[in-house]
Amino acid sequence: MIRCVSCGEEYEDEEVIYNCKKCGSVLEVEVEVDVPKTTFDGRRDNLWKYKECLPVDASKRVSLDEGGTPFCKCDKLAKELGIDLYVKVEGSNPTGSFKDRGMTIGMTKAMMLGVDTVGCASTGNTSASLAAYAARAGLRCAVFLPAGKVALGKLAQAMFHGAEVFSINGNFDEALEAMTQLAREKHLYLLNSINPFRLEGQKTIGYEIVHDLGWEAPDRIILPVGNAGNISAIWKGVSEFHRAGFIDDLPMMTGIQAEGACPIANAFRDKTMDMAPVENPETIATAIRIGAPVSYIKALRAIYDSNGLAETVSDEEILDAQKLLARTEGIGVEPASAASIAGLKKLVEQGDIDKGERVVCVVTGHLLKDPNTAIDACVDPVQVDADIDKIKEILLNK
Ligand SMILES: Cc1ncc(COP(=O)(O)O)c(C=O)c1O
Ligand SMILES: N[C@@H](CCOP(=O)(O)O)C(=O)O
Repeated sequence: MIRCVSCGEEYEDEEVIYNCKKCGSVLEVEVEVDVPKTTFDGRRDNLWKYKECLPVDASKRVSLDEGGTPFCKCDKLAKELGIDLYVKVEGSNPTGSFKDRGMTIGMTKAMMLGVDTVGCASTGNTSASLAAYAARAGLRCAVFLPAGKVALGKLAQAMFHGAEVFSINGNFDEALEAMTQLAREKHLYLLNSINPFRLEGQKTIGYEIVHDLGWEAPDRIILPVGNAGNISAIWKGVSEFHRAGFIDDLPMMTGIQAEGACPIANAFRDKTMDMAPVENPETIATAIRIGAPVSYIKALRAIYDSNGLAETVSDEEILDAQKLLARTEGIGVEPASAASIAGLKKLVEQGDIDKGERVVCVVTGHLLKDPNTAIDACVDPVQVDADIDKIKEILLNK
């Protein structure tokens, strides 16, 4: 059953629908977990190990073995910050971001519905993932990207996997509006996160975090927020396992946005559910350069209901955190993902996070997604002849 999160109107799972017909709000797929947690024991470590909790036919799955990502205890950073810290490394998914979790479920649903064309608007990662899963499924795929604002690695992926790529003269929000119009007119099946089946895949990040912690919730989960699907999905995942009795507590959901693209953090600051879109969003973290997040209602509910927080970070703080994580813990992430670490640092410094808290930061995309930003942040390589004396002179005199 699909249900409107605002008015509760219900729709059949087979209906292709993106917004409530009655009130226009966003939708979610209703799932009750009614298996014991031992069901998942001994299964291959990908998201399909939770197949009883996923609203698609697992025997028809379109999969690249996504999920089951590394969960790294980060003691050096933790010590610096005075907390207990784990990092969930979503860049280890098949196309290098958490989007693959959503896409395996979304694409399986697309096949069950018998669609022939899929589409999305994207700041990069959704298009990279959709292109790969569409190739795997053998479907036609169209992607709309904001011109000049997509990191190189992501653009290469979308093009190389054979998507029909449109460079839109406008920002992501405008591209999404155009793509959604095409979907409403039934020219294609929309696989952005407004499609509630996408989020059913992404909720497994929440499942895995509490499973990784031995069926315990962390005190807090911190993640970057753009279109606001992921924070909503993770909250849905941990809430489902809480209702099933697998965990006793729930984490405080904490969303981090870039200063130039922060409508949710603004709404949180004003203690309201009414989000005012940011007209011209701007940030170096192009993945979260989004001014009108479609899942803002779900995201704000997750934050308020969990007693969580929303905070902003500057581009400089993002780039510093990206380097800190890479050089202290060896985890390479793209700028948007580093927003969670930058936000963690800021919240600790402000005293908003208690000493000793157990925190999980979700880092959402791989370093190599945005090689240009990574290279720009480093000093140039040393140029030297292949002459051992010259090399020694430089290396050993440092
Ligand atoms: C790497 C990365 N991090 C974070 C986000 C934000 O996730 P969401 O849009 O679900 O809030 C995105 C895309 O939106 C992304 O590509
Ligand atoms: N960062 C996203 C923006 C679109 O998000 P979606 O989750 O709604 O598809 C991207 O990678 O395109």
